[in-house]
Amino acid sequence: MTTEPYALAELNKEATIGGIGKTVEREIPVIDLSDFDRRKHEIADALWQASRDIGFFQVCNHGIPQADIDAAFETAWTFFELPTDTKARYPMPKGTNAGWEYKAQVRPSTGTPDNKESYQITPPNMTGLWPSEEELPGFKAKMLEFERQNWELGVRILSCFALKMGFAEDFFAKAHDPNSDQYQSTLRLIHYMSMENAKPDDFKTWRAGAHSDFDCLTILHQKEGEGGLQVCPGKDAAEGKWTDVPPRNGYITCNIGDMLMRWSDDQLQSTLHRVRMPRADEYLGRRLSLPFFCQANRDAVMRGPLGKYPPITAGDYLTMRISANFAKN
Ligand SMILES: O=C(O)CCC(=O)C(=O)O
Ligand SMILES: [Fe+2]
Repeated sequence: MTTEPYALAELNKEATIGGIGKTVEREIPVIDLSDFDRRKHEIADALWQASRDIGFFQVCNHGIPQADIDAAFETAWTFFELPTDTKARYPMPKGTNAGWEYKAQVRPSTGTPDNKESYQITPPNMTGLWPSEEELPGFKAKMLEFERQNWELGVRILSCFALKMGFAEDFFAKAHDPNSDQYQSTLRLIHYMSMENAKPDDFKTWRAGAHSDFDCLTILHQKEGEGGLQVCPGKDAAEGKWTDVPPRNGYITCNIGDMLMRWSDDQLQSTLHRVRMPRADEYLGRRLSLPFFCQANRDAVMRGPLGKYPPITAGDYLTMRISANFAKN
């Protein structure tokens, strides 16, 4: 672990909140996206309010069929079931968000690796990183299809933030243009290992240590019954007050990341969250999640409507964030 102070304020904040803290109940706003075009202004107001107050919300009637989400989880699992030496042919190159990693993500908040393996899909950067058709028939096509469904939902939600920030409604769709080689939004498949035969000491670590996301917006697919996500809104970070967000079919959990926080001149909150270990009385089996990170294209310039920060490209911004999160190897 590096001993240097982190370059960005977000990381210094993250480095102080690795403790267990306490659990409090709070309401996570639910926002209904039905009849989107007609209700857009009302939906935008609700999204803005939720993102200012807590930075986390759940959407329903979001347009991605549950059957497609279930199928994406099944396809993701076929990847994790591959033999280790097959997965190891597709390693995540250092400093990128593409390919497979095993217990490599060290959070500044904990200094220990998350107890998980993951496979990241950033479409322009996947050369040599897709499992072959013999190893996993149809995997690439299915995952790219799911990636596109998430992109569409992501830019729909982001169009509401554009409206509230005084930008053109397609501003963030352009900033996340998937046809550009500068595209860097990422679909991540995560497998948190089963704790069924784990030793007591293993329960002292985290499935995912406390962190905020780097991106503009995260669309986090989770499976009902596979809980553990906790959030800690900004004003409660010092006291370490965490709230469980149980997954529910039909609802997708979303959160604001650091990129949109900065882009909105800190009007919106990127909120700390983590995935805790199950308690002895809870489901101890493996846990899967499928976050999609809407990260603006590398060449998109982040310039907030209030001009609070100097402009920076999303590429430069992200490079700083990623380099602080992975073991130096
Ligand atoms: O697995 C989860 O529920 C959360 C994952 C997460 O926060 C992340 O990968 O950034
Ligand atoms: Fe996260």
